[in-house]
Amino acid sequence: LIPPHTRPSPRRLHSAVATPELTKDEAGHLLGFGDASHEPSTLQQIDAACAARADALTSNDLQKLEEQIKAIDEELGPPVSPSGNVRRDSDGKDVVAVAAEFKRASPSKGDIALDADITDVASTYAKAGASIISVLTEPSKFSGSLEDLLSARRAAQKVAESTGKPRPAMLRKDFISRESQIIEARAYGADCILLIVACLTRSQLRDLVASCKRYQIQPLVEVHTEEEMQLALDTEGVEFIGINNRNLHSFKLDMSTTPRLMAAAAKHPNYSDELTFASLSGAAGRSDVDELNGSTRCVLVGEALMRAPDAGALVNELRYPSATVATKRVLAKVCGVTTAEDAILACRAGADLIGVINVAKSKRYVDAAQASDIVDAVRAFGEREQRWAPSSHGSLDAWADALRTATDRGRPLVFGVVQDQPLADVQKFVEGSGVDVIQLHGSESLEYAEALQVPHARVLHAEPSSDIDAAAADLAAAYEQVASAKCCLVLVDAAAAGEKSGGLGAPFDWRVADVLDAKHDIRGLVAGGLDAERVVDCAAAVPNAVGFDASSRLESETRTKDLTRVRAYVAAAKGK
Ligand SMILES: O=P(O)(O)OC[C@@H](O)[C@@H](O)c1c[nH]c2ccccc12
Repeated sequence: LIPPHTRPSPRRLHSAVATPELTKDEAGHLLGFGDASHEPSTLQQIDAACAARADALTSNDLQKLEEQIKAIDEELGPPVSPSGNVRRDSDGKDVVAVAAEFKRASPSKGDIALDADITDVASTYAKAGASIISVLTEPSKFSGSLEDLLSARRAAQKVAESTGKPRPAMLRKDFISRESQIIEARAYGADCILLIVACLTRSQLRDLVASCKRYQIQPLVEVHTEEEMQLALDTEGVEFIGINNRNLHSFKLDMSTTPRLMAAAAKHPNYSDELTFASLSGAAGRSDVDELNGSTRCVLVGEALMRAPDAGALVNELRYPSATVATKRVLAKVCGVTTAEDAILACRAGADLIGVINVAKSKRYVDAAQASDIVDAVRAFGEREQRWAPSSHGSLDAWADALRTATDRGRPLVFGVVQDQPLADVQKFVEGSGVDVIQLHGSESLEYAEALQVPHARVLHAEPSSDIDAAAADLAAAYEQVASAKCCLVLVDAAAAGEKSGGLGAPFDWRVADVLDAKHDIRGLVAGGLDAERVVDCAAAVPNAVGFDASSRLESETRTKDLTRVRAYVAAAKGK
């Protein structure tokens, strides 16, 4: 152990990247290698701080940890094999093993679930059949701790004992470059630790893998580039490799990283069937797993599970092919959002569609600049770089599928609501705001709608009527007039007496929307005075609704959304 006063500062530690004595073979893969003026990335700073904390452990501390390992083994039994669990729980084709992650916060996303309870979450993951439970233990950027790891192990073990199923393996997710951190991991119940190749020299990786073996811990070796994959496979004793779709220096997510690196791995002389691979980061639903096409046996998921209203159900969805998940996903739209903060609040609550209103007389009016802030925030949340650019679809049902797919991984779209405004103004609004879809709330013509540079949504106004069938027929006829391959969605909303204003906060007779589905084959969102309570009845009345739209009843005061109400509404809309 290095005495405290000679310990290098975090800043200095990273100039190690540039030290001349390190050869290119040893350290050429490290960001900034050979560049004396290199400024450490966030990853390198976090890693250096973790190393400094590890170096501060005294031999006394380490001795206590060694004793704790004995106590833990006595209390909870020996470690299990993480890659063994993965291989047992996956079939190498369709069924993947899930590594479910507990993560309160992250440097790329900020707060995710600060008040999440580790025991609850770990029990849920264990009950749902996670093969591995990953626990972020880094304190400063991820708000984690070693205590979380141990609590998770205890919770998972309890579930295993009561169900008679094998327990998930525990992964310590941290920035590990010292043997002492491996000892800590083991003393707090880990079966597995993460070794990030982007943070380690070739010999550090080799030595740490060897330390793991001594402590009966399996390393999950994380790579993000072909070069790092090469290095991982060069290293003796590596059995379990994680391909991170996120670049930890830039935080950029690229889901094609996994198939690309798997192809690179297959060419390495040490590649064999005995190796187990996992895809890390960015997955949020089964469609992501489908895209992996069986290239890895395991998918590691954090954020999406931490945000899911029902994490256990999501573990199952991820594990099994979509065909076994029969129901179509319900879309929840939160309309009348006026600030970026409220937009994020709605995204976090699980909204798929965010509406901004560019209608001058609306209480919730926003101009193009305000709308643009909202679009930026929603895009950042969903890591979407550009406006949605779908191809045209011939039917509303095909469009609904396209909307489900586009918003599938917690990547909401923004709808800009307009009403009988000059076309040129709306085109300018589309340009200035970046909205994905224009929602037409007035009597805009077919030509007008088709002249827009983005797909549009149509609002059908249900007039109060005692004749449900006639009312539905009227709506169908009105839609016929303006049906277009660029219309991606219809919304059935209440009409004000004689005026098509929307945003009335009042429901209409929902049976009209049901008849519209049954007799006229038109399905869309149902809007008008919805909130958490009403949406349950509405969903029962319109079982084939594509989704629901709500605005005024989700507010704490005009123009401001209320988190509790938005959450309750989205969860209820989705039948949770
Ligand atoms: O929340 P996501 O996008 O599902 O990602 C989980 C996990 O892959 C990510 O947390 C992660 C991958 N590698 C890391 C290294 C350190 C900290 C965190 C990570």
